Amino acid sequence: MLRLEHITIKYNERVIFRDLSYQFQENKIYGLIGRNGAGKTTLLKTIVRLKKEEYGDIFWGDVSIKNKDYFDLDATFISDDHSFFQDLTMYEQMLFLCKIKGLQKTKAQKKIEGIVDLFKLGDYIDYFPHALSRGTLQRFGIAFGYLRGSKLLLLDEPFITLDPIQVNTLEKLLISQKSPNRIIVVSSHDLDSLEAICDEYLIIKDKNVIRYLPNEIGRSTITQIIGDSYE
Ligand SMILES: Nc1ncnc2c1ncn2[C@@H]1O[C@H](COP(=O)(O)OP(=O)(O)OP(=O)(O)O)[C@@H](O)[C@H]1O
Repeated sequence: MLRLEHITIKYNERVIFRDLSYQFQENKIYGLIGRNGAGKTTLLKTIVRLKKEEYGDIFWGDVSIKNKDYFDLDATFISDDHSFFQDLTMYEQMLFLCKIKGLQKTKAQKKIEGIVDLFKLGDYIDYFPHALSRGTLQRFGIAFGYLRGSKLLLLDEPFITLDPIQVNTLEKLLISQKSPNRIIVVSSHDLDSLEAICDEYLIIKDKNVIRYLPNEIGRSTITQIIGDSYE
């Protein structure tokens, strides 16, 4: 279980979340919904300690992760802001990640092969990042996150730039990644995809979140809640 306890998140004096408490459970996919600028990325970054809250605490199980950093956590944050090494091919970068994780070379090659197959990236593994389209880079970003494999998987706008086939593949993949050891949170404006994969919605309103079950809230109500949160 991941517990946010009374957290307040600010940029300088500007409050993005105030006194937010929430419990995320394993074996669930959460959909984070909110208007542009509501704080979706900020909240995800706070959870994985890429941004630090001003007040409150975050617990993973019984342990506070307030003073931890991203790389201390068994967590993967996937955003569309991919930072790849420009002078390594995509295959070399995957191999490099496996090496950091301590995976032996033949095992790493096998694992990469499986993931490349899954995401249909075989045609692109010898490319350098600058030669890839945005959608293909996004797929590589997700494949890298998948390669890392973590108990906490946070995805920021994962469906953006993907074609409909890849959207479908990713939806299925995320559902297959649900496990009693893993919490998945997906921020997105793509309500169709969220409806297809989520167990719970968290809608950002008034610098806090409101929880809904997907079957108890329709698209028009979601739009109305989001619309009401414009100042
Ligand atoms: N580094 C920063 N410094 C100052 N303000 C920031 C910073 N990053 C984000 N903000 C502000 O915090 C607010 C929340 O931003 P955030 O990126 O979390 O929103 P979002 O819900 O992910 O938006 P979108 O749907 O447009 O991606 C915005 O008003 C944004 O301008």
